[in-house]
Amino acid sequence: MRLRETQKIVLPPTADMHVHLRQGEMMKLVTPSIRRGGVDTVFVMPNLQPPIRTVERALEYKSDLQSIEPDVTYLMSLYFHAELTPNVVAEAAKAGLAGIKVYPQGVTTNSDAGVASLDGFDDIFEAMQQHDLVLNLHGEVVGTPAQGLTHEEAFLPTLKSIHAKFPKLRIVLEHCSTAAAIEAVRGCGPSVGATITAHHLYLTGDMSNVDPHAFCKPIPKTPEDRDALLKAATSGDSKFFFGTDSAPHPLASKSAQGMAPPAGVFTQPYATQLVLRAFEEATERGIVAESDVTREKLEGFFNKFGRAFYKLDDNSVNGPKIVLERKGEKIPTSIQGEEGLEVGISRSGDEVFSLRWEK
Ligand SMILES: O=C1C[C@@H](C(=O)O)NC(=O)N1
Repeated sequence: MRLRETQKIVLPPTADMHVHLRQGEMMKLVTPSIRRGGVDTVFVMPNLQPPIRTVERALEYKSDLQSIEPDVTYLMSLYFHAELTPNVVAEAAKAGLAGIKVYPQGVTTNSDAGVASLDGFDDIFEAMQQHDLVLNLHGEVVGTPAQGLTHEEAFLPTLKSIHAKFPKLRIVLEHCSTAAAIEAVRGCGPSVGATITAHHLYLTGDMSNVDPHAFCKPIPKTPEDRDALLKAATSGDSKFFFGTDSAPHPLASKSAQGMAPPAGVFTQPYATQLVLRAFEEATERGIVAESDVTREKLEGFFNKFGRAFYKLDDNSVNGPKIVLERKGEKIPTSIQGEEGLEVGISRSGDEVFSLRWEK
């Protein structure tokens, strides 16, 4: 597909398998923006304050989200913590939760209640494998990694060893940011997949270091790493599927003088559109061949691969469609909610496809 010249694309709805929808006023502001980005299914992160540690709380959170936006399917998760038991894992599976998310302690926003190491949790992994719950990994080590490795590269042996011990346990290495992570996931069996965000397809470390709105974890890396992600996302390999890791923070906290900005890039209202923009740029730079951006591959990355990994029904043929058309629409600076709440949107001012839904 010559993306640059394409005026209209019709696709099945996007599944966004990694979102932060928060709570309170932020949840009310962000949740209605899911469908604007062409998304009808989301895997919801549990790093609230306090984190979601019980099945009861996960189900309560799900019903809060449904009451704000009923036309989205919410896949819910628990927060992996030191007191998690195999019984809670069984209960979570029975209640239809989709996964359990690991945050290495101190690695990112609301990760203080995470675990310092993944040693000593084999009974939990065993129970997750038995009950077929997905293990979602924020794959970074905390502290200074050895031998000039990135925090993500230093985590990859942990991914490999959990996979070797529990080969049927479905694992997602979330928000891959390096060529090494892509290789590691490729080298694992079919039970291991990975999400790729929109923003890691266009940001690099030098941008992330100077712009608070581009600052996130994992930190975007080199142009070569970004290009490896672009190639994986357009490869048609079903191990790699979309998950925005869209992470809203109040504009005030992102721009506070003298303070380190909180990690997180907000892309939710333009989720699908921003990926298409990144693919377009990749074809212009010759990183991805125009012939590699086919409808089939777009459908795979946006819809089919993530849904298949989470064992959801195929809605790509009979379900509703999203229609993307070039109308000169530009991404606004922010979205605004009640009580002065405002969240900056990534790549504001850029021209993107306009999106509408078709039943
Ligand atoms: O893993 C994460 C968490 C997220 C957040 O803000 O919750 N922000 C990030 O940049 N990475």
